[in-house]
Amino acid sequence: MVDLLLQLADDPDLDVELSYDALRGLTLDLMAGGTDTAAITVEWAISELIKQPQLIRQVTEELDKVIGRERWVEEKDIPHLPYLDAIIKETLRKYPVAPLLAPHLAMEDCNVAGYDIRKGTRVFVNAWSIGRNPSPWEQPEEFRPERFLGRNIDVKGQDFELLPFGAGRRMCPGYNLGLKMVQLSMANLLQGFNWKLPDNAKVEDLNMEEACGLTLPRKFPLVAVMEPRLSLHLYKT
Ligand code: HEM
Repeated sequence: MVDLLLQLADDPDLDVELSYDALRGLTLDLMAGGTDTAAITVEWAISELIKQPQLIRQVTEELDKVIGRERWVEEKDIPHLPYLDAIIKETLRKYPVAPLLAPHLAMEDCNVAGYDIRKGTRVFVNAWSIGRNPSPWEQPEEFRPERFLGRNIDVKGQDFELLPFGAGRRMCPGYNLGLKMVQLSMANLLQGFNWKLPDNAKVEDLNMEEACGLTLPRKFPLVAVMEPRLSLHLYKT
């Protein structure tokens, strides 16, 4: 990608000039935005699932039915996995990777939902508290993927009760890739492995504290044991 950008920067016919500073910023943005985000989401999802083994049973039933046990999940399978989709939405509701999104700046005076916002105000959108608000979300502290089944709520910035990628023209430009990375990793991690806590640790003792910051990782990394659940030849490279 860097090669391609450097070639573009040297192209004299480009409509918008790409300076080396812009390239450096762009590359840094993509690395920062594109690495931790999907991993944090997958770690929260697996943690919640380990706490509720019946959810793992339900999603692996779906995976077995749609894919079987003789191959790994592929991108084309993802639209046929509604329960997995519900698990991922529920994870992004409860644990939005960027809890306050990115800081925004009002470019002109405006009024949002009755609040006057002056030009130049720095605005933070608290996606974390929207996701825990009991008005749109019944029992928001509970991890219940079923709440998304049969409901037309998406994460693409059109449904304001669920904004894990933001909305509008500053919304995450990598949302499509990010979502696909989470979907495919989750599908294969659940299809390919049984999950449990080590040394007979109890699920009720699994610490679910969040670390506060620009992003929302687990305070303590998840330690879990994975066992293969597919035919063994599939694990050979
Ligand atoms: C699960 C995965 C991801 C989540 C949850 C996520 C979430 C977000 C959020 C909430 C924002 C701020 C949006 C706003 O303030 O309205 C953002 C911005 C951004 N994201 Fe992502 N992201 C993910 C994956 C990615 C990937 C894979 C890339 C790039 C390869 C990426 C690149 C960026 C960049 C460059 C920005 C800044 C955009 C700007 O300021 O205009 N993100 N992301």
